[in-house]
Amino acid sequence: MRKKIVAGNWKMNLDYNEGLSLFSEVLNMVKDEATGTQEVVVCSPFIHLHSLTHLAKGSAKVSVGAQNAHQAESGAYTGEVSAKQIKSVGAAYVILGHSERRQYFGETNELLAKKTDTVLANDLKPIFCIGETLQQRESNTHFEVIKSQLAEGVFHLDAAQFSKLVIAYEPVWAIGTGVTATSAQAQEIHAFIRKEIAAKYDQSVADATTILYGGSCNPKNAAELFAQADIDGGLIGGASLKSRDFTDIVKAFN
Ligand SMILES: O=C(CO)COP(=O)(O)O
Repeated sequence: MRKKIVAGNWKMNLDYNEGLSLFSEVLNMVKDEATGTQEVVVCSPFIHLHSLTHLAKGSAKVSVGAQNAHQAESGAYTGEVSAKQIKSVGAAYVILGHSERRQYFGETNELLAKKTDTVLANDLKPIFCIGETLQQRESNTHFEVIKSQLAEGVFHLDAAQFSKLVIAYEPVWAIGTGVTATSAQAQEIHAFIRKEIAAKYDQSVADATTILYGGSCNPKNAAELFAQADIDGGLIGGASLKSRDFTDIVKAFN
């Protein structure tokens, strides 16, 4: 059956030392927790990656990921970081298609399809983010938006490649706003995503895909969200910057 994952997305927060302290606390705190969460992933800025993978070496449960990767293997792209470089420091995951990348850096489904290929070619697992804006939800086009994000971003993959993905549903209106999707709203979209995957591949691929919820997930609402049939964990922004809150979310699975 599919893996239950809680992932933190630190975004552009924490200096080097702050990141190391937070990660060490998280490692210690999740070590002994009895929880249904099978894997904890921390997606840090690039500057932390190497040190975090080093710290995580002894941990069976905690992995490290990046928040973006360039679509090219290498080359004259000043300021960018490649999937191969991310792999070389021991990271396991890369977030792709976060709404902040789509919004502020103009990342399109077409570009994200290329990034997905490059990340997979380097033996890293994409956490592929999709989700509608408030305007799209209010105009009742959210199902179509999700459908095309999947179709254009990742459905070019064959079933074996697709099986390496984690999907994250993050409604843009819930990110950093304190407004969480209700568990019913989130479950409705997660079930829709799984149905789309089953239609494209087959039911066994759909049943094996981890689909995370992200958007103002916190220790208070995590248990109810994670109890939904098609919600397999969370992608946590703000609350991942506090070791106690993040660990409480990790514990929310039972
Ligand atoms: O964007 C997110 C995770 O990728 C969610 O952010 P918040 O948890 O801060 O709403």
